[in-house]
Amino acid sequence: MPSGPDGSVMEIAVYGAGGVGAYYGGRLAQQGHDVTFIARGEHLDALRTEGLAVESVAGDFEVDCPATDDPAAVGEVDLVLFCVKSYDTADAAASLDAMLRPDSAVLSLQNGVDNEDVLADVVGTERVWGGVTYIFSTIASPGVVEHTGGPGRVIFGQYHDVDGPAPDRPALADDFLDACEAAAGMRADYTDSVHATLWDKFALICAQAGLTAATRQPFGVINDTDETWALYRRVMEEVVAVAHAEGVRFEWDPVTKWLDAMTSMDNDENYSSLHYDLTHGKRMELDALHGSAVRRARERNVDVPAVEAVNAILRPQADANEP
Ligand SMILES: NC(=O)C1=CN([C@@H]2O[C@H](COP(=O)(O)OP(=O)(O)OC[C@H]3O[C@@H](n4cnc5c(N)ncnc54)[C@H](OP(=O)(O)O)[C@@H]3O)[C@@H](O)[C@H]2O)C=CC1
Ligand SMILES: CC(C)(CO)C(=O)C(=O)O
Repeated sequence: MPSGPDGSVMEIAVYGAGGVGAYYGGRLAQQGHDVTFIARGEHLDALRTEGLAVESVAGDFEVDCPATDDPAAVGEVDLVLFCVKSYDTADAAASLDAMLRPDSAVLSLQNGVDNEDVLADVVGTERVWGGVTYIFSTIASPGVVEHTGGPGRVIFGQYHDVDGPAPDRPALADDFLDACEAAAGMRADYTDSVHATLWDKFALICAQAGLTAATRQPFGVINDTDETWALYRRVMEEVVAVAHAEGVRFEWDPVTKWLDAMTSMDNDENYSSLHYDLTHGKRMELDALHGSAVRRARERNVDVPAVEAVNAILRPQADANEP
């Protein structure tokens, strides 16, 4: 049964129905919400003809949702789950308008700290929710998504200027929280500290994605190798220093939090989406991760030698994987 605030159905478009988008969109559709997938290529063909099959550590499922490559054909929705890779953000954002009412929202679940500003420039800051997600999920084959780990957790909040106060939580956010709470295999939490939440994840992903991709080793090997573990920590420290220089205020210490969390969970075999893309010849988000951290550090005169080194090590492979 659908479970919006009063049993109502949310209208949701998933822009970029890949590993992340199809997983969460599929979970919400499974709960009865009106979900449309925006995808392309063979994956779109399979979604249209066979529906979506999800092989998940939280339970396999199949759903049949409308799927298109034309956002204008979707109609207006309450919420767009924005899940394209960061290098596709600007192109995809340009066609959001047809799906949005004045009170609709666009929730980015992407990695990186640049996406929300790109979205805000196009649709207005008041319609953007910044978000992060913790999951390992990929397109295994056209129409098939494989969720291999991670808690399936989303943290999001109304986007706003980094120097300004957090706006009141929109009513639509409550509807979405209710929808997520009722859905299987996922969990969502709202934050009034959206910038800290985005940079907290950015610090983790620059270390986890950077080191798993650069070494081609899983977390357990990195954690067991003193020199590599020191670099993992150093990357996080440098990214947090850039965040501080940009005016982001944390009510916690991201470095201690992540080093403790990552070593205490069952994480030894885990890599990252960047490692997956590198090893599968797919275009990499390096520019939105370490590239962005280096650019922002330069603008703020922050020294980030470890992030620069990881960026430099991965750059040839990222260039080779460009289409
Ligand atoms: N995968 C994971 O486990 C995690 C990923 N993330 C982040 O989530 C974001 C999404 O990653 P992920 O789900 O892995 O990416 P995927 O590549 O699996 O999914 C994105 C999908 O969007 C499609 N797409 C892009 N642009 C368009 C467009 N204009 N019209 C229609 N379809 C489009 C892509 O098609 P095509 O392949 O043809 O380009 C692809 O199928 C990234 O920022 C990533 O860093 C965060 C946490 C975990
Ligand atoms: C943090 C991590 C590694 C898993 O959620 C991730 O975001 C990714 O693989 O892109």
